[in-house]
Amino acid sequence: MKSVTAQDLVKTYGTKKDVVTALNNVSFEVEQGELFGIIGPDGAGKTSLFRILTTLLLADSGRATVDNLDVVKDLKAIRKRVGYMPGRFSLYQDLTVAENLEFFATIFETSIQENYDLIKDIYQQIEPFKDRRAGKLSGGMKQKLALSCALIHRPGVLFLDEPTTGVDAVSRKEFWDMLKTLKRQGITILVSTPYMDEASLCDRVALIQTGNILSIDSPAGIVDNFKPTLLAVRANQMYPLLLDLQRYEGARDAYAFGEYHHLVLKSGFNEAGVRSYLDRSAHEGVEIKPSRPVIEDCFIALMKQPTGAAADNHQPSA
Ligand SMILES: Nc1ncnc2c1ncn2[C@@H]1O[C@H](COP(=O)(O)OP(=O)(O)OP(=O)(O)O)[C@@H](O)[C@H]1O
Repeated sequence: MKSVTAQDLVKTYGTKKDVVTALNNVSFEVEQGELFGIIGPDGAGKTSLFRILTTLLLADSGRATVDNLDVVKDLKAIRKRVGYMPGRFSLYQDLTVAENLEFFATIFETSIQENYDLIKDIYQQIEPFKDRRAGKLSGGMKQKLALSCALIHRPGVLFLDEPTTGVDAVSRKEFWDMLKTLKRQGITILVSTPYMDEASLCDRVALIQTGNILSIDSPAGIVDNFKPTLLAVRANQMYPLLLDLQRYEGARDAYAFGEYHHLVLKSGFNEAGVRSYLDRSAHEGVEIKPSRPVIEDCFIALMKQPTGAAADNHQPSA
């Protein structure tokens, strides 16, 4: 069963003279119980999309449903069924941890006790601080409280907008573990993130850039679709090396990637060719090795495809 559908959603801001297209014909479907990632950099359109799906913003055109309810016509029913954790901290800073949770339970006409089993594992981690004002919590604790508040009315669909932005690596890991537990309880989860490494934690992901969906697939499927030869290359002087790699006739693309540069080859070129090309230059300490693409490589490659080609990568849901 489809839990969320978006069909040709368009959202623009501003006037005709100065128009920003936040979403450009965005379409996708999320199955019930799926953990679906919307992955893209700042300004890609993630927040606009989530606000439309949670009935807080109207699209210019297109259609969307949540639990088979229309986001425009059935907004009240949808609001009861979704949990939304906005990107920016949404809690009441002057209320304590416990008061925040009570507040969200009350506006959804429920009680903490009624749904405690759902939030127990998460809330227990912040319960020792239940009398502390939310504004005085650490980033990771705020995130857990915000998630508890978004869950307190037992939503069927959870929308999490960049929940791990600005959170330390340990808290990020803990957060994704919590999402896996929630998924096991049958909750459909849509989560947006600018962190490409979080893609592998989702069942499927949509890669989004300036309002266009570049690809929708499982993380493994996205990586499998990356066909060219990818090499990791380093030398003592990394910046001149990058410039030379970008000038190489066999380079489809070359970019800095951690301790190495990634070199994507055009068809017909190979590692030996790169080696002899670099041998003709003054680089010292050259190391070249085949590399397995990760989501970030795929994202970079898709971003550079013509828009039509990117649209061809849309895949129906599983
Ligand atoms: N109220 C607004 N008025 C004008 N432009 C806006 C408005 N809200 C968003 N935008 C623009 O729409 C585009 C998409 O923004 P959106 O916030 O949806 O993306 P995002 O992926 O969530 O990025 P971020 O994480 O930076 O918020 C951006 O270019 C943004 O500047």
